[in-house]
Amino acid sequence: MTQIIDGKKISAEIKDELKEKVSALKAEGKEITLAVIQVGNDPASTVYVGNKKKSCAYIGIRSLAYELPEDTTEEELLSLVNQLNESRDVHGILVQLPLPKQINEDKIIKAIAPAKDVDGFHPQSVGALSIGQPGFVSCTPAGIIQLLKRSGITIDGKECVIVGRSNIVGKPMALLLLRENGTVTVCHSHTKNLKEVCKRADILVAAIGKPKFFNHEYIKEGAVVIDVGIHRNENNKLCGDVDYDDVFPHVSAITPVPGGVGPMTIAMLMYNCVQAAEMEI
Ligand SMILES: Nc1nc(=O)c2c([nH]1)NC[C@@H]1CN(c3ccc(C(=O)N[C@@H](CCC(=O)O)C(=O)O)cc3)C=[N+]21
Ligand SMILES: [Mg+2]
Repeated sequence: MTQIIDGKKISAEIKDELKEKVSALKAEGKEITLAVIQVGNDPASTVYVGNKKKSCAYIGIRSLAYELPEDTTEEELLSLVNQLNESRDVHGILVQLPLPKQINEDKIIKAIAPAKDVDGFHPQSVGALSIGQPGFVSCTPAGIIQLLKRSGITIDGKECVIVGRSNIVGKPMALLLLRENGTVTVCHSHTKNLKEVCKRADILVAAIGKPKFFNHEYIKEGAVVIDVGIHRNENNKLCGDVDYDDVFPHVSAITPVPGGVGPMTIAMLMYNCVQAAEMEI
């Protein structure tokens, strides 16, 4: 029997836990605020930002939306980030990526105060994670750890193979699985014999960015498959990096798309916002 890892349900559980915590904080007089900045109006970004605002409303976090025009300059965005860094009323700052080409993303990420870096993208947050010190953790990989733990899947001692080495998913995923005592391999575009390497995995994290790339030839019988991909076809139907129907009979557990990793990313963003507010004196 294949277990479908229900990201929608698990994210709802986490959000309910956070909702309780937020009302307790409110009773002490603390109102949590997340500032969300979107530059331009990429339709996918608008969907994700909308989901973030909805989750904030559900949990009781105040969200401040900044919708800036596509032709915003780097200086203008930096000045908004600095203003939010200094605001005592703002606990978390999220700058939705990707940014238009005239803006250097690294420069913006570096400008966010690490104490408000709820995305966990700042070099200080990444550095802290890599040496096991407290700090914000990138939401997608943090959400994947929660999916595994709350589905009763052990990581300790397992062969974990990650396909993709982005700063936002692949690299922090490797560090988190390592922290849980997994044996971690990270694959990328130069990896030789990708199928063979993937076939070693007890836990496969697919983050290659190609629709339905992974079929059963990449899967060891009984593996756990986590699909980070999100692609939209002509008919607006979503799919992941994994050919779900093809691998389904071969796996012990798998995340669907939609309803797998995506909702967890948002739940962990909410978690980080609560952390940001709790850490503040
Ligand atoms: N600064 C920043 N932080 C991010 O965390 C960030 C970002 N930029 N840029 C884009 C990616 C992508 N991302 C997703 C969030 C929610 C879903 C999500 O809710 N997915 C739903 C489906 C949503 C739909 O219908 O499209 C699901 O998989 O079930 C997906 C992807 C956050 N990102
Ligand atoms: Mg996703």
